Amino acid sequence: MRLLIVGTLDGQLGAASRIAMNRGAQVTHANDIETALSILRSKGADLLMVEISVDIPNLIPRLKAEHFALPVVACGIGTDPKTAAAAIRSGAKEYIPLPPEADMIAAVLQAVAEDDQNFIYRDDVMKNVAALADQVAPSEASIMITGESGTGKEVMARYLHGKSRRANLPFVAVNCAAIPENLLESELFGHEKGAFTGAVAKRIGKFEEADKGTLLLDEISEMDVRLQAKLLRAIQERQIDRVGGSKPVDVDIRIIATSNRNLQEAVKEGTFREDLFFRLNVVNLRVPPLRERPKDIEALAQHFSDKYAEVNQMGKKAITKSAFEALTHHSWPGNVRELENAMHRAVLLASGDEIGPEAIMLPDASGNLTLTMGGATAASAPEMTGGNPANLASETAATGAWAANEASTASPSQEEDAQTANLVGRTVAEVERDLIIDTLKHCIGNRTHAANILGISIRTLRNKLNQYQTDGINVPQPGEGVR
Ligand SMILES: Nc1ncnc2c1ncn2[C@@H]1O[C@H](COP(=O)(O)OP(=O)(O)OP(=O)(O)O)[C@@H](O)[C@H]1O
Repeated sequence: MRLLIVGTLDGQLGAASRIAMNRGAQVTHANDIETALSILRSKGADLLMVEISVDIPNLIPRLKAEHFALPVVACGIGTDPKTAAAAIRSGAKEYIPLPPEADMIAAVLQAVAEDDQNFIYRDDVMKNVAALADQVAPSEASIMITGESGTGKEVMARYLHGKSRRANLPFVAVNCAAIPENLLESELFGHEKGAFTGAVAKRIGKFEEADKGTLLLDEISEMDVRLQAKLLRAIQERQIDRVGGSKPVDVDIRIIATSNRNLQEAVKEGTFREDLFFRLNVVNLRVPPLRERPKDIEALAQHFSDKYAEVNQMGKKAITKSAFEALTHHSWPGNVRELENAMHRAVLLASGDEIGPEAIMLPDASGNLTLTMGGATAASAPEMTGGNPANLASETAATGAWAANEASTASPSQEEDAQTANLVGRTVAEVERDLIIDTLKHCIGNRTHAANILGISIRTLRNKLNQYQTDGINVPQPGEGVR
């Protein structure tokens, strides 16, 4: 784990560094944003710990502009929720109060490491894929991982790296589809200062950053044919040329590539080089769609439910049998990513210490959120309907399924019935509105996070919020709400 600390941490830099190093992290330090960016350009890092007085709202877009995809954790004196909320609003993943507590820092480092490591499976289909992965991981062979979007190809790549001889060396991922074509070359191979407009400083590319470790080329099918030629040369000769550079640089990396398109088809169509395909496809691992591994649905649902209960500081919730049935009946076109979102929503929706079918909302064919009850689709979300906002608000307070948990002596199935009964008589638009507002509160008003959890686009979310505001409903603003 490479930790880069930015700022002096209010005099706590030494203490925080020692704690992190004792936990096995390699720590570097930058006083300001410019130095931090220059370290990222020359060495890279896995986690940024940034003092609150550093201009985080300025840092985050600069990281994005240079495609540094790494988590940022803010640190500051005290536990004022407003400070923490402001840091998270500007894009930090967590807020750590100073002086640093060993346990807190250890927990953050572990969470980042775990994000890298969690590979959950229980189904025999996936056990076979994992067995093949275990067999090929220690070799130096290039591996091509194929599978539909959201099946866990990147998770599999990290698993392979973790089981390889390079496990303690860098794992660097590049999403070839997410980076504009004209920038991908310098992203991969780096550039010299002044190589092109905007190349204000020398920067190493992902190949050099991953030196001695593993480089994941995600969505390789999206790479332009001209760049494919340069990639082939880098793999064959184990040398790269920085853009604008005058001499080649040696690199020692193992390549893992992923694709959710059929690359053999792409070869036939002439959009993917055959020689590169053979170089990368020494071993092919196909990650099956989630619908083909029902036992994984159960294991992953419980895993995500525990994860999001912890993230939202709630007690862990067991998933009822009928909720499992609803989950296993769904076809999961978005695979594990869709299940993760559904379980995050379910944790927020479930009112007791169990997740019943009433908490499972799945998108229907047109993308609207749909309530499932007892494994069957109960109603599909319509467009906003009118209604008296004041009445609706008081009705929600009185009967909403997500009101404060009440102590209950009812059996789990009675509780489920009671929760479902609470929904009966309300329109789906009302239920949807409460879900949206509640989710927004949990995300302290962050629209992007809320839209992700809800499984709707940010544009749809904004339109709905505008409508609620027009209807006189109080919509949480960024920084408002519970977490
Ligand atoms: N077996 C698994 N165990 C735990 N989490 C998983 C597993 N598979 C996928 N996930 C989670 O599901 C989400 C999607 O996984 P991932 O990004 O690896 O999919 P992908 O196939 O690479 O998707 P895409 O093709 O869209 O890039 C991630 O949040 C990941 O952590």
